[in-house]
Amino acid sequence: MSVLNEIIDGVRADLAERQRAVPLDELKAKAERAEPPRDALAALRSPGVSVIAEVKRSSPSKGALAAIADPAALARDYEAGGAKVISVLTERRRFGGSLDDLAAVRADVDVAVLRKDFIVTSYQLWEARAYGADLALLIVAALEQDALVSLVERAESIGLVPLVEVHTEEEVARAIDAGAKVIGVNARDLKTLRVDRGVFARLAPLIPKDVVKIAESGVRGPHDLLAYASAGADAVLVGESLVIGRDPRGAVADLVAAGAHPALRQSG
Ligand SMILES: O=P(O)(O)OC[C@@H](O)[C@@H](O)c1c[nH]c2ccccc12
Repeated sequence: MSVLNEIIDGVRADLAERQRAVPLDELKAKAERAEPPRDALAALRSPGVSVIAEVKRSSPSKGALAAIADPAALARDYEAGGAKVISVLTERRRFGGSLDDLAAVRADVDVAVLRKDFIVTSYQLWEARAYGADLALLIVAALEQDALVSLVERAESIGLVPLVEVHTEEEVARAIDAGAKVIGVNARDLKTLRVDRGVFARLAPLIPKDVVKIAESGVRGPHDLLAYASAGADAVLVGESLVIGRDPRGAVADLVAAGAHPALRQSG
């Protein structure tokens, strides 16, 4: 069994428990009361390479990364460094996240917030909105095509921007068919956890111009951002290198500065 399948089994077990505790009607009512969504698409399309900074405690490949006592404080540092979107891992078993982390972060920043999880049912999209998310990750490798199509539609109807994640050529085609307006190319293969930074440059040319292109994973610093930018990335999603460092605000600011470099503007 692949790592991805193992993770999803755990996600489904946790989900079943939450569904028992909170009926869908109640969850929808909470989502209606939530603060309205922020304009994530405008943030991602703003000039320069947008930085999406991630609140990430652990990962299946590395185990514990950082003891993040105050995720909202970390997110404020990211925002102060110039992050355009904050990503919050909410998966519990392998990433140490929670919906409470999501809500705490959303309450303390002014930028849009992404729920990063393994979403397999619309219940999780309602959760995302109820806890304040403006975007939700949908992983193509985790979903049958009809489920992907209906989750993209449902996300949009709830007011969430779906970030559709791909890792192969075939997944790019499925994301486009599903109507994705924002596609993330993950350098990490979630089935093997191996990172290949060349995947973005191979897949980006297959993605239509009007679709926002995000390079995910493996950004160690400005040089990786510049490589992704020259291959056509509108944004990069960065987790590990920010949470393990001593100065997350400065690290984000360095990425933002690299992404604003005038040499990049001509390539657009
Ligand atoms: O920590 P990194 O290598 O900077 O990667 C961040 C982000 O791309 C990664 O956390 C991620 C991308 N897609 C995912 C899907 C599920 C869980 C995690 C992820």
